[in-house]
Amino acid sequence: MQVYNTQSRKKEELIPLDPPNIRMYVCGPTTYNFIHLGNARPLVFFDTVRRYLEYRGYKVKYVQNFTDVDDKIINRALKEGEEPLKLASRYIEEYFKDADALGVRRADVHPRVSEHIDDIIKAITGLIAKGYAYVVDGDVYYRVEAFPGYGKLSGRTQEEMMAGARVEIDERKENPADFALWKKAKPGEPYWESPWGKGRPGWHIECSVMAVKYLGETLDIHGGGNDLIFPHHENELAQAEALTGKPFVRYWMHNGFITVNNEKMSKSLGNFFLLRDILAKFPPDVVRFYLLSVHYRSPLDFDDGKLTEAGKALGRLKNTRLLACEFIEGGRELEKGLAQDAFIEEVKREKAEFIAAMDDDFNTAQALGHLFNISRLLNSYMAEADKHDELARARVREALHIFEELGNILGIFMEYKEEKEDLWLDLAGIMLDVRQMLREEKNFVLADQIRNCLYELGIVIEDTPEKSRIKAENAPPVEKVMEKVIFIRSELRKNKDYARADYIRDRLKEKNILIEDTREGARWRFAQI
Ligand SMILES: Nc1ncnc2c1ncn2[C@@H]1O[C@H](COP(=O)(O)OP(=O)(O)OP(=O)(O)O)[C@@H](O)[C@H]1O
Ligand SMILES: [Zn+2]
Repeated sequence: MQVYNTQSRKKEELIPLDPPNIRMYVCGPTTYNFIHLGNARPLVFFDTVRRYLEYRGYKVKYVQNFTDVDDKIINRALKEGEEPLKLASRYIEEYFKDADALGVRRADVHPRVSEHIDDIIKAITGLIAKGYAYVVDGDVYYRVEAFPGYGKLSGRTQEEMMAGARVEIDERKENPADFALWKKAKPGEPYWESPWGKGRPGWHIECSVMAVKYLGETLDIHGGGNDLIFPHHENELAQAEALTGKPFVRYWMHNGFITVNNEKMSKSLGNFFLLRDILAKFPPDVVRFYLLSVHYRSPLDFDDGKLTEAGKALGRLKNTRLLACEFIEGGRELEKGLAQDAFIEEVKREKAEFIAAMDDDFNTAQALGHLFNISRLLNSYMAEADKHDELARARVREALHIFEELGNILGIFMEYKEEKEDLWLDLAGIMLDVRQMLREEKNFVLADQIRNCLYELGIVIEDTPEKSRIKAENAPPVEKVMEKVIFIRSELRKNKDYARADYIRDRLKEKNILIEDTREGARWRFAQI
């Protein structure tokens, strides 16, 4: 497997320190707001990295921190009159709601800065003792000149880094590039006691300390967004290696930005779209599909239209999955090997290509292309094959199994109910369309029955010369609406109007609702997709 390493600026063979274990750390959010779509990119991408590494047989230990002590949190808390730690912890809860909704698996450990102050103080004490840090009036700074490797991750020279740091000249620092390990508390700020007085940790030290604590002195993978390469990760590296004398990270991985008008989407710039607002409009697997449809190192400019397109594209894959599920319904598993044929061979070739793409620095965009190829193969096979042929069903079953296995690595075949708030409206719309058809052919008895059904649900039809509209005071529960839809469909079937009954079935399928006709009557369920 090849992984692009930011530090060497090239792809390298992935060789973990202690195979099959992989120790992975990703910088999490500073929790003073809900997360935005930009923050969701590393979340979904590294979740996919983790799933794929596991698929390839690695045992991944994954740590993701929360920065719950920070200037931005304190400022926000002061403005809102809330305890900073309370505010941060509130947003951590909200973070989990969003991440869970996106199908992002929780990390093995989610350490918080506020719970590791003692470890941090110990680390800073160690750095001072070794000559890598110095105290000035209650502040502690890292002495970059003491660490010859400073700049090796970002590739910046000492001069460049000093030039960057000169913006905020601080006479008390030995070198403008020196950075804070400990900050003396200003009045009104939260603080902890330390050998240097009341204060709190700087931003960078937390990750070195928590990463080493939970994963050991050398990590296999350390990730985050591009913005973290300098100074955050450069500083993490300098701190950790100065302390342990060991290489801190074997592979540094950084994702490109989600941008808005080519500018990084960020909380501080204020040009962000909250993930939860996006999830109110688009299903979570569509958001995942969208984020994974571009290589993780490339920038991705946000626009609503692309999410809509992603929804359509993913819809094609899901439709294949649905058709294949239906095709094999009731079929038996055949003995291994019996199903082998050219079709299965081709599907397996696409699977191998999918794996090759993911092995090449997690090229999810290419991998998705191979999923589409499998989808096309399945569709054309099913179009030709006989649903009652046991062998054909076994082949579709095997291809579907591969299709799902690969889709699940990307997390794009999520199991959720289509619980859109306005699903009832879509269902009532289907009834309205059927009623219109019936009226056109002067079947007023059934047309009126539909009107009555809707009326019982609290839905009123307003007929205008051009078209009919529906109105309801309150949204009726989907279950109740479905009862009526099923009833109307059974009336149609009683009248031997199978074409219209099938029309309803097809329209429901578009809404992820499957109808099954049994001897006791029709049953419905949400497609498990
Ligand atoms: N626009 C973006 N695109 C991709 N990744 C991002 C983007 N913004 C932030 N990230 C990543 O999200 C994670 C959490 O970042 P953080 O909480 O600092 O977000 P932020 O919006 O950049 O915040 P701030 O505006 O306060 O700097 C980090 O790994 C960061 O690199
Ligand atoms: Zn970090």
